[in-house]
Amino acid sequence: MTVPSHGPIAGRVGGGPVTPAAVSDLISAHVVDVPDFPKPGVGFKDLTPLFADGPAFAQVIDVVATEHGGAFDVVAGIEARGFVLAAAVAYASGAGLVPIRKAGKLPRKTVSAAYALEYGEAVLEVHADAFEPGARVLLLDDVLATGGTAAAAISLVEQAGGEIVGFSVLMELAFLDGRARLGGREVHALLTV
Ligand SMILES: O=P(O)(O)OC[C@H]1O[C@H](OP(=O)(O)OP(=O)(O)O)[C@H](O)[C@@H]1O
Ligand SMILES: Nc1ncnc2[nH]cnc12
Repeated sequence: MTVPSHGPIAGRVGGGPVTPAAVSDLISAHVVDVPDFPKPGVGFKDLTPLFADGPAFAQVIDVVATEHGGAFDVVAGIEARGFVLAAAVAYASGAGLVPIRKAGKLPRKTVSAAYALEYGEAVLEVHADAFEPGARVLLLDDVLATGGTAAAAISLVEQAGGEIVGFSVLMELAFLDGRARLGGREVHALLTV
């Protein structure tokens, strides 16, 4: 089978490496703050305008794909917004993709973890055989808020035999101190507010 080469990607921004400040500004310019969504008191960070802007999205994906030096075997994305990033980074880096899904969506044997997030509670699952033993996993999500989702996802990857070698988010809400839930694990956040 012939694997198509990535080649030039339409709409991609050229011009060499992007600085951390530039990518942070790019994300900042594309976030819409939505008060009281999905519950009163929550300030929701809507990143859909970033996903909708082809050149900006491509630039952000390139930064995430390269900031870990390609030293991962597989990308894991957290449903649902993490899928948007994980699929694009997996394609850009030539790595595979493992979906970490909300409960009841995966068809075979899973491991699962219940957790609380900023505005609710949920259960995440991953296929028990999703990772080769010792697979180097890059975990991706759009937002780190309280850290409940990320802590659950990290635990699932480890239970399923993967080794997390990187965890990146586009945006970290530092006032919610999600890092405190992650046991000192390094977090790459392209924008911190
Ligand atoms: O740090 P936390 O407080 O746990 O919150 C972060 C999580 O919240 C959002 O997901 P959500 O569960 O709203 O799902 P969605 O991606 O399906 O919208 C976001 O995409 C992160 O996964
Ligand atoms: N404030 C917020 N905005 C967007 N996604 C979130 N996930 C958890 N808290 C969030």
